[in-house]
Amino acid sequence: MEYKIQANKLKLYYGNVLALNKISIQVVKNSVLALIGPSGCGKSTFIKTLNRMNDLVEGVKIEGEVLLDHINIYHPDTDVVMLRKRIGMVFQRPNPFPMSIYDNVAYGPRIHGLTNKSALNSIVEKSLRGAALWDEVKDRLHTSAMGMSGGQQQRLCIARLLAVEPEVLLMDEPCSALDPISTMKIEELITELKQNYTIVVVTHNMQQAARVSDYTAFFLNGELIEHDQTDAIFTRPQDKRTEDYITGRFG
Ligand SMILES: Nc1ncnc2c1ncn2[C@@H]1O[C@H](COP(=O)(O)OP(=O)(O)OP(=O)(O)O)[C@@H](O)[C@H]1O
Repeated sequence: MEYKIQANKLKLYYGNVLALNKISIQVVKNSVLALIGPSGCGKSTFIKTLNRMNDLVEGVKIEGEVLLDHINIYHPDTDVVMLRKRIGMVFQRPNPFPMSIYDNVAYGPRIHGLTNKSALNSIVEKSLRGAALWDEVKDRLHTSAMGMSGGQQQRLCIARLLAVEPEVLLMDEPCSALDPISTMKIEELITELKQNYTIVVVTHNMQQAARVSDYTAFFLNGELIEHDQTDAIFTRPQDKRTEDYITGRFG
């Protein structure tokens, strides 16, 4: 089994407050890992440590390491821009740029220096196809992304990531602002994307975790309580607290 990401004894403080306590976990390449746990347990904080998004938050202190392909991303020599190209992220609310659908997807490749029109065209098409959006938007590529539905906007945000050829996709509650049909489309997309990408997804929805993920990690009060194959977590949790959470007894 090949690990794409490994966190080793990762600790994160917001000022004096310990938000992640010695998290050690591995993410298997080309798998989907779901992060579950009650509000405030550290899921978002943890997922953001995987591409150093917390670096942007004042007063954050991080100890331990996160390895991407066995190299510590917290090493001072890490090129953070390149890291975020390799590990992209989508958020709870879709956040397309106020520009055309085409320009949203072409944005990343252009930033990275690509100007050739036909190369851009083909990246835009490939990325929109990869995000299961091409057929819906191919005749309106030059209209504003702001006119799309929420579900389409979220898939556009995924297409925008795919355009820079990432290796890992981080998704922080990607369906929380979406209706059930759009949610189903994103879930199907996650299942397709894992053939080519390693995916970590935060979700409050137990059914969603059970449907889309291969592995599930249960967090509580900044600690990783249990991490296993998803069917094991949902059918025979080892820790009482995991069982209480997944059966809806708290959170
Ligand atoms: N920027 C910040 N500054 C200080 N404390 C923070 C900050 N962000 C999060 N926290 C605290 O860290 C803890 C973990 O928060 P986090 O957002 O990671 O939890 P979560 O499990 O993702 O919650 P939710 O499911 O509600 O999104 C909480 O106690 C939260 O109040």
